[in-house]
Amino acid sequence: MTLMLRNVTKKFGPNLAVDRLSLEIPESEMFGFLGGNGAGKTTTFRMILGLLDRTDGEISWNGEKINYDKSHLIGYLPEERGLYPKLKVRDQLVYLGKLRGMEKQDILTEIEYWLDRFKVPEYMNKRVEELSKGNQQKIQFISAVIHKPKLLILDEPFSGLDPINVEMLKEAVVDLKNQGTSIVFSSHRMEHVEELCEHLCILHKGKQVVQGSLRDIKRSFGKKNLIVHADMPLEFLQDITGVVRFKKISEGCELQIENEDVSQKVFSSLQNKGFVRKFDLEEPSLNDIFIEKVGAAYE
Ligand SMILES: Nc1ncnc2c1ncn2[C@@H]1O[C@H](COP(=O)(O)OP(=O)(O)OP(=O)(O)O)[C@@H](O)[C@H]1O
Repeated sequence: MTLMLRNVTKKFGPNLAVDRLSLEIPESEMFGFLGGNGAGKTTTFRMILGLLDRTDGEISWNGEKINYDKSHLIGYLPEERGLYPKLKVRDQLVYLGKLRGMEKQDILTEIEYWLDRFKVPEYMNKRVEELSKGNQQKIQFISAVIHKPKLLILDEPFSGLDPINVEMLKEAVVDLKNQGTSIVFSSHRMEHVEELCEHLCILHKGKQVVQGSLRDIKRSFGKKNLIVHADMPLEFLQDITGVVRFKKISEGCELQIENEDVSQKVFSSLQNKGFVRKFDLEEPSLNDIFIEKVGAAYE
């Protein structure tokens, strides 16, 4: 059950929105799709969903062309949320579940399960317009998963949610993954991708600039972060060869260094100068990698 994209390309007139994108997303995988505004994430999702024609390339599921008549295969949480404001939550979800070929009783069982899980059973008979934006998003998420899709595409699933609801949704997504669903999600929030995804891709102007496992991406980046907490001025550290970034923080400083060896030089230079409370060598964050690959303009 693998989703495969091979050289997928989309042009809007002369504008190349997605440029020869190739990906492989196996079963039970959570795949992070990163990119700045206009990078081509939503366009790629729409092509996977069959909502947009490709200019070129192939998309397959389990080695075959996706059959869009079997609409129960895919679940989609679009970036623009689109529920009917006047409909009650129950009627809305029953309608959408039926579109996915489900029986009414199965739909009601699923609605009860999800509303309980999201701790909002009282929403069953409320009109969508009576709910806050974040709570409408929970309902939209339920509509994307009610039919137990094998492939779940989530466009910015956590945007607009408070921290408690982000955690609740994350847990739901992880459970679905553990039950075998392949999940692709886009996000501007690096820490969510860092926490949830083993594999990811960074798109920039339609092109894939980074792809692979989070671990390999971090290792191959080369640069590391060094955290120093000390009772002395630390500005002199930025003059050490191999220190590429210096950031002062209240307890000391954070350095980005070219490679691990530079940490030795930093360590030696601190000797006999004062009391060092912390000296930690860390992997670069996904944020560091994103900024370098895509450019500071994103931030
Ligand atoms: N229907 C369309 N007609 C013309 N150009 C389009 C259309 N849809 C998207 N584009 C262009 O394709 C490019 C990719 O847009 P897309 O919406 O896929 O980016 P995105 O990565 O989802 O961005 P964001 O994070 O801002 O949602 C942009 O340059 C956009 O202007």
